[in-house]
Amino acid sequence: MSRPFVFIDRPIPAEAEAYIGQYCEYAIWNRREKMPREVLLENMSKAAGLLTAGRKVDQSLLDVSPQLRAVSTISVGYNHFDIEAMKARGVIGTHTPDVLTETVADLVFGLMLSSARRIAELDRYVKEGRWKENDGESLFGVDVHHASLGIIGMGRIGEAIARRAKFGFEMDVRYSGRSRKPEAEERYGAVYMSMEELLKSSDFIVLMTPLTAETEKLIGREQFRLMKSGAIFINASRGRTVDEAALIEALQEGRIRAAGLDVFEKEPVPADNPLLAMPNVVALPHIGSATSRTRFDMAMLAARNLVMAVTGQRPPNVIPELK
Ligand SMILES: NC(=O)c1ccc[n+]([C@@H]2O[C@H](COP(=O)([O-])OP(=O)(O)OC[C@H]3O[C@@H](n4cnc5c(N)ncnc54)[C@H](O)[C@@H]3O)[C@@H](O)[C@H]2O)c1
Ligand SMILES: O=C(O)[C@H](O)CO
Repeated sequence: MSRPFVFIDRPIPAEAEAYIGQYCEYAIWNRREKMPREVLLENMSKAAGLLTAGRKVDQSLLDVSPQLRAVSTISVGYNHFDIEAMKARGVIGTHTPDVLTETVADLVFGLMLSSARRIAELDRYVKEGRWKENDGESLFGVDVHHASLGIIGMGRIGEAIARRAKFGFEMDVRYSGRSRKPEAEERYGAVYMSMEELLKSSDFIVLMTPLTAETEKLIGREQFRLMKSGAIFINASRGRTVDEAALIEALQEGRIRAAGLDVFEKEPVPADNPLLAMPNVVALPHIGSATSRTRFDMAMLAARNLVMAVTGQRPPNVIPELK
């Protein structure tokens, strides 16, 4: 039987590439610079599989990919998949859940601590030689331990955040969402409540939902108005789950104390985005899962998913909507 041809549209670890090479013919775009469209078109015209990390898989890509049977993304989020178009064409979509959960939860705690204790801001202050200006109180932050934490999106990562909050920081955890999560209630004492109640009562609000039609701009002007004065807002989900203009306004008006952001409406975030000029905003370049080990595990899992899908086996991580 001939080996399926797959296209890898970005550099991946040598081990993942070698694994794919054991089962498939492949081409890889092994450079950091933007791939010319002709390269994509040429490879997709014959590819049975695509390994990517964020490329839009929409009708226009499917139209130039007549042989395509599977797309494997090196990410847990798959909002770049047009699920209806993939369903209509019978294209399998896989992602990389679980292997990044703890790494992302660590980063969320980094954002919480940095926002509350002003770590990034005061690091700059010391390095700029301004320590001598210190009058003590002007450096005060707020405590994370024993504070209340509202998690919107109590899924895999949400639960890992709740575990750290409960057992590491003795926080009072609450969550909102479409359905109750009895294990989270049992294990972490998480209290289920409406989003309105959660916004009104939490010192920290962490957004950890996927980006869907339902969660696009889930947090907007009205939600920022409901937040406690002095609340700290953390987003590590996707930039578009928040109305960024409303976030800017809430910070400018001092309605909320600070924001910790790993994701933005537009990425890379433009240098003139007002959020970047605010000392009480911690801004990171979408690095939730970016540790060497986790990125390696994600690439290996995505490679396995792809190989299984194009060799006629059922991969374990088919996205729920395409199961
Ligand atoms: N910043 C990063 O680098 C990074 C890394 C990994 C994941 N993510 C994002 O985090 C998301 C979550 O990952 P996960 O593995 O925990 O997924 P998950 O599917 O396990 O959890 C998502 C949770 O959100 C809930 N949810 C969906 N719609 C909701 C709504 N309207 N209100 C409240 N809750 C809602 C779901 O019920 C589920 O419990 C991913 O889809 C991705 O977008 C970001
Ligand atoms: O969805 C994910 O996995 C991240 O955002 C990318 O690593």
